[in-house]
Amino acid sequence: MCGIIGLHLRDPALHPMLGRLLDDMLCGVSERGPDSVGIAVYGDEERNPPGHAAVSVLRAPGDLATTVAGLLPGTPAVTTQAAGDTTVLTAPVAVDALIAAVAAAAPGALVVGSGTDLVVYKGAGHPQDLARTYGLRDVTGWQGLAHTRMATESAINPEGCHPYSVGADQCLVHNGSFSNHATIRRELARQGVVFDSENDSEVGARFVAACLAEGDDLEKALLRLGETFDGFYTLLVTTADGFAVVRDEIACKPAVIAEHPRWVAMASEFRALADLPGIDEARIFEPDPGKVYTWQR
Ligand SMILES: NC(=O)CC[C@H](N)C(=O)O
Repeated sequence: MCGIIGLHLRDPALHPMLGRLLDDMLCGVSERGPDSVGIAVYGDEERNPPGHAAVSVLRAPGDLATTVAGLLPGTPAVTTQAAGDTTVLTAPVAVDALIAAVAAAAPGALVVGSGTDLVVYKGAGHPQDLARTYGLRDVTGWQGLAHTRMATESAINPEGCHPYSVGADQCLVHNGSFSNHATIRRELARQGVVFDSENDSEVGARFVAACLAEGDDLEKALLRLGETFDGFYTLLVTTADGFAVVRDEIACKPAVIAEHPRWVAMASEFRALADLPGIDEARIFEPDPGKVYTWQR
């Protein structure tokens, strides 16, 4: 199983409601993945203020903000927000500088999300309990997604949660399993790619990140993924301005897309979309096998 929800808001009047809409959607997929949940939010100006980078960290030591500030030029103000297993650090510096400072300050910590617009939360436990821990209903912004996990390929722990956010403002969530991920992992590792987990979906995320870094757009990157990976998948991939959905060539895993003038949404099951405002006027369809659907901000 595993459950996916994603919401891309076209109408800024809905931005203050993003968290409430996501939380209601999450209820519809919680039982597809009771092991753990990950949530990603784009455009919440309280959690990731304009002009700042945010880095989401697992296994963060208590004094991380002070140590990180001391390592950054000019000792800028570094804020921390702890939510369950995830600690979010923000600072008015470049994303790479904040990641490097976290790595130097806490070698045992793991960065699981980063960007100038993005905040990621991950944890093991029931999705609805963790949604409360993350304050999901209070979230604002223009785009968000969540993944409820029933593990197939690696341990049930926060590291195994989706989204895999392995490039600035990028996220990938996956329902399914890749059968040749070990081979692709070895090829990417030979090219210098470093992995954080044993999870198959991380390999997909690292592959997409490498394609985007080579200059592919989201559609091209996901078509290349389809040519390279064997197995089953529904994927939702998001970037600083994009939202993309793709299913494998035999559409083994479920997905429903709803498109409305005010928003675009996808979920593993329709019931997660049923309470969206204006759902009765939305164009609702199952994505065709192997076809990449993308939307830009
Ligand atoms: N049930 C699923 O879709 C699992 C997704 C992925 N293979 C994982 O183990 O995390």
